[in-house]
Amino acid sequence: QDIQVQPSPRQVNVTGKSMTIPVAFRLVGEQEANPHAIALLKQFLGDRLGTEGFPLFVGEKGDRAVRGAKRLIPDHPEGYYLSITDKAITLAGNDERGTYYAARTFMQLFHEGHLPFVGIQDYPDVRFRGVVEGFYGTPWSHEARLRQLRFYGENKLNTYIYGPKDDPFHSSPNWRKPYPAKEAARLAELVKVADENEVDFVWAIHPGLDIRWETSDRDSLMAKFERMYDLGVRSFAVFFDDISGEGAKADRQVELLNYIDDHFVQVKPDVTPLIVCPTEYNKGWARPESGYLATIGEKLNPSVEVMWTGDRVISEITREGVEWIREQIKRPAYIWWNFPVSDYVRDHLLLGEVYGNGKDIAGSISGFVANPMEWAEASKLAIYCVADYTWNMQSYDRSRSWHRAIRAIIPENVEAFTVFARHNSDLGENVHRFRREESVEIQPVAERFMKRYREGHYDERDFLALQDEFERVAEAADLLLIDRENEALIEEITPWLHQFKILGDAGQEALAMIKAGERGDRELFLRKYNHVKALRKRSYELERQFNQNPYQPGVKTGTTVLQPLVLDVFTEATERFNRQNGTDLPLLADYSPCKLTTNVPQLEHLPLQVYPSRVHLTPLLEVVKWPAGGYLQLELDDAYRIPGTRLNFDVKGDLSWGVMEVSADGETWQTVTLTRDARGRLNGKWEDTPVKFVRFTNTGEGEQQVYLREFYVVFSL
Ligand SMILES: CCCC(=O)N[C@H]1/C(=N/OC(=O)Nc2ccccc2)O[C@H](CO)[C@@H](O)[C@@H]1O
Repeated sequence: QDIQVQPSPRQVNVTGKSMTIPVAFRLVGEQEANPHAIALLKQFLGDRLGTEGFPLFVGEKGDRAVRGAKRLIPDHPEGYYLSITDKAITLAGNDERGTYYAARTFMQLFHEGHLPFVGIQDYPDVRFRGVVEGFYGTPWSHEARLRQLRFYGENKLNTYIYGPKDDPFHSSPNWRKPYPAKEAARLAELVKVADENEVDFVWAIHPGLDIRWETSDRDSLMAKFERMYDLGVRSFAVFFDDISGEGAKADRQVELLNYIDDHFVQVKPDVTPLIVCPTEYNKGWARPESGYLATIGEKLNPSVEVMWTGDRVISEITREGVEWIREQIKRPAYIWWNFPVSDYVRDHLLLGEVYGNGKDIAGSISGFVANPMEWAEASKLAIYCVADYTWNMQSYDRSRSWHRAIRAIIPENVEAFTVFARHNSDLGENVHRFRREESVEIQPVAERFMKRYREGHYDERDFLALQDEFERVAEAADLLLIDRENEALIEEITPWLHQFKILGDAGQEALAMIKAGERGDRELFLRKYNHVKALRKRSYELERQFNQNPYQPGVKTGTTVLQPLVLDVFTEATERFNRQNGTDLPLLADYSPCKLTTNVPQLEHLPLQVYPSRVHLTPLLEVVKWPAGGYLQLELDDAYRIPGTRLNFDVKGDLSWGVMEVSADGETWQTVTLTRDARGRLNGKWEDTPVKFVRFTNTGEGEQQVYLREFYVVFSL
């Protein structure tokens, strides 16, 4: 009898026997038990509930209904005892939340139409567990937040911290102002639904950018907290992250925080401990000589929780790391884990397993909240695993949890979503240098295949395994695109599903090029060759259409193993074909919207950096000798409105010897006026007509010497 309960319970005693589910239950203890637990049971049992029927005892330690179980209830916050026998069912909490969690576990035991006879004693490792909506980017919608709170109730997460960077009433300049009526009503609804799901709704304020250390701002902050309290908020946080200047001073921050603690949190009967996000919130940025953390450790009221992201902004949480910070701040740290947040790799989805954090840190931390992606539904995969990890660390199994998460989130398409998630988990190169595993199972096959293919004797079984994987990729994309059970999730990931379908097709066709080449079937080879090039172009166009943002626009999928494999197979097969047939088919399957032509020798092989909406020439360090009549031309794949070009040849004199021109057809050209800006860069402007060509020519008499510091063209559809 494998009892599947999420999160994994601490102590489960099964007898191996079970009973069919009673047709009727009699609830005992309704008056005293946690009303949210009672409401949940009533809603779940529906018309099975009656005055007769199988006894179901519910209550907290000390309540009459569960007095017989008193000794069996774990003496831990949110702990509970659950028993099912052939005589009765008991759901006994160590506190109100424990009773609620007993009810949640009881509900999960109802599967396959019977109830196992079981005794469970359970409680969480980490006191505060959940999510901090603390990312840059589009804040979650109201509906997404409501779905999140219900998901936290189901997974025994007890904390949701509201701190979206882009909410002006959370941060500057309007943190002093009350929410307008509409937003206030929504927040009140979130608080209500959070309560029903036994989740602390923590409202965070981010005053650091413009706070003044005087009573007027202190009073403004207190007044704002009072307003939020009136809306039902009972948990509060102050964020001092990502600020500098006056706002970053430790003793000022501590003075304010202690004041809030003494005059607000401690005087109101039902407010949870105040949480602060410090300015030095990770070890990489901590400067012992600043004394910041020491001040926090010594002077901040012990009842205030202090957040910490680990050794770096984005990092795995280790025992050594949490012991270090605990020593500094003289209390267990409240972990803000920056995963699966993707606001610094917005073209990637992070759907992989939750791993890398120590299983021995429970005793050294007070809280663990995950900072998610702006894609709320897609973030549930990692959130589910964090719920399992923070509830029962020792028994956490990263793969088991991840598979269960997929089953919980999209039960009708587990197989397809598993394929999709396997290949959408790494971040690619990024500023934080944080990476995750991706395509783990197929990676060794791909590596071995490419090596042997290049050596001229690949194993047919590897070929078939890769072909099968690409088929599964294509199938998964189509199955998920028509999935209707979790439409919010599909809507979030649709751009990536389209990209995934293209990847699956391109992989199969690139492999088909190998077979066609081996058979000497030129016609078939050329068909497959052209199909892959077309797929790469479609992939590029998709990148320009979806997920446009100023940071990492576009839609990346399978970037660590599958995409490179497609390109490698394509290039190798084409090289062989060219050798066998004396052709010179271009090798690069990677579509580029921009072609460079020039008669300046040093610029002939200049690589282009192509982004979805601009093209950069790679700067050259050495001086460029630009002969009279020398030109550099960029040809785009289509006529685009070009808001502007920028070039910096770093020449001392004027640029009267050169002229920049644009054209829509390569025939008629229009001269561009170049204006020099303060930094000596030349910005080209012309009337707003779509162009396909941009060129720069040395129309002077003699050779010029320039430094190609910067030359880029911005174009938008
Ligand atoms: C206690 C954690 C505070 C935090 O992580 N703040 C932001 C955060 N800050 O990290 C930075 O690197 N911030 C930063 C870097 C340079 C200059 C100013 C801020 O990173 C996350 C991932 O991008 C964001 O989602 C967070 O909102």
